[in-house]
Amino acid sequence: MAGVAGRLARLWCSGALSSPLQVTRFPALQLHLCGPAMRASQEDFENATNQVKLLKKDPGNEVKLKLYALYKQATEGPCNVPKPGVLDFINKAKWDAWNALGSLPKETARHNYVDLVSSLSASSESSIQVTPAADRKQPGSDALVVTSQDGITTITLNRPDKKNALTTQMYHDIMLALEAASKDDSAITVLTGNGDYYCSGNDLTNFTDIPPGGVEEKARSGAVLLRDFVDRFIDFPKPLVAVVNGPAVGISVTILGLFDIVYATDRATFHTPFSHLGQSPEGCSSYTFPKIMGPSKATEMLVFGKKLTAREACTQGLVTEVFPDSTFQKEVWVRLKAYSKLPPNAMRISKQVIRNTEKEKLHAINAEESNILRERWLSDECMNAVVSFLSKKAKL
Ligand SMILES: CCCCCCCCCCC/C=C/C(=O)SCCNC(=O)CCNC(=O)[C@H](O)C(C)(C)COP(=O)(O)OP(=O)(O)OC[C@H]1O[C@@H](n2cnc3c(N)ncnc32)[C@H](O)[C@@H]1OP(=O)(O)O
Repeated sequence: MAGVAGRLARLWCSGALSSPLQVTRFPALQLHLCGPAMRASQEDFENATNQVKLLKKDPGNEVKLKLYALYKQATEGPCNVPKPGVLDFINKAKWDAWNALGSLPKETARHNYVDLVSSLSASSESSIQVTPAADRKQPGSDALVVTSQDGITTITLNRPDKKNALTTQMYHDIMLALEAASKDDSAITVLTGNGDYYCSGNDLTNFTDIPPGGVEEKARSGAVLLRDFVDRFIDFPKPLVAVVNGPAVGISVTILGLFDIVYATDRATFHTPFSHLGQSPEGCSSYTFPKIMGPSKATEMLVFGKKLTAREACTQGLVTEVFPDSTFQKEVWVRLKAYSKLPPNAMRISKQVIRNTEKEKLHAINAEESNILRERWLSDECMNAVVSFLSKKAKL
């Protein structure tokens, strides 16, 4: 074991493993608006800074410079830093863009920023609903964006460059977001992904940051994190909907058995390659999958790693409904907005009547799965599979 973990550590130190990519903000610069400056509230501005992270298409360098300078003008006022040297090309371009705004008032810059982001969001058909000013900004981070509108709190996995793989921090952020959503005034909570993937499961670089206590401590703390994470889904009190916008892998698939509705684009696939990875089922799937699809279909997925298409997953009961990718977002959100208008207490109580009969059993299953995985994570089978992936030798 130590040999394999040592290989992981050497891989990590050699730089062969890239650190998790942070989603970068591109704050903005803009044209002078003629006539009286419209007002954009601070909330509008904050929401816009969130929305810009969710743009599906890169708006290009020119627009990004515009975004950068408007953001600086709105938050700091006229350009107030020394001009970079001619060889410092990127910072000089940013300085020029900001300086070009001159004495544009902060509130005008703020309004122009919000305007530009709204136009970019509309044109790029951002995968996330545009959040009007009246709605609130929710807890989240760059890799997790939480918005709330029309009675729906949406938790969006936002690491499209890494197929929305879940970092340790994201597990914690999702738990915080679910905690907040359980208490806010929304009627329904949605989990979805930004980009072409819903989620590629556990970020395998999570195995590389070995704490002082060594791999045994890593496995212990990982099992605690996993158990706490899945408990939040078992106990979540409101209707919980998965909007599966693309392929789903690993834990993002297994916890679907704890959702109330699973809507999927026909582009989605559902893959639980646990044996391939030297691991074992989690998310209560060792119980929910046989219950949902029968023991043999569950074994094909969880033991043999059979990847399901969206339609196969729907036939087997894991997915509620499959939509054509071209109309997926539109159809799903129209439906969810209608559902969110139903009496929230009745929905919450009805969900609890359904879930309460199994809650105790689900917690016990989760505890057992987490204990088994704690051992699996220490096995050579698991570490060899992780090393193969991280050294770019193998993908699923
Ligand atoms: C003891 C540690 C415990 C820590 C925490 C415990 C808490 C919870 C544990 C829960 C248990 C969960 C289990 C699982 O989820 S098992 C499934 C894990 N996921 C995978 O094995 C998928 C790995 N990824 C792939 O096989 C491919 O990336 C994929 C088929 C998904 C897509 O292939 P494609 O060719 O389309 O795209 P790329 O491979 O080029 O991906 C783009 C970049 O994204 C990176 N990436 C993608 N998925 C992951 C991932 N899961 N972990 C880390 N990085 C991922 C990929 O490396 C590319 O990065 P670069 O651009 O830098 O090369």
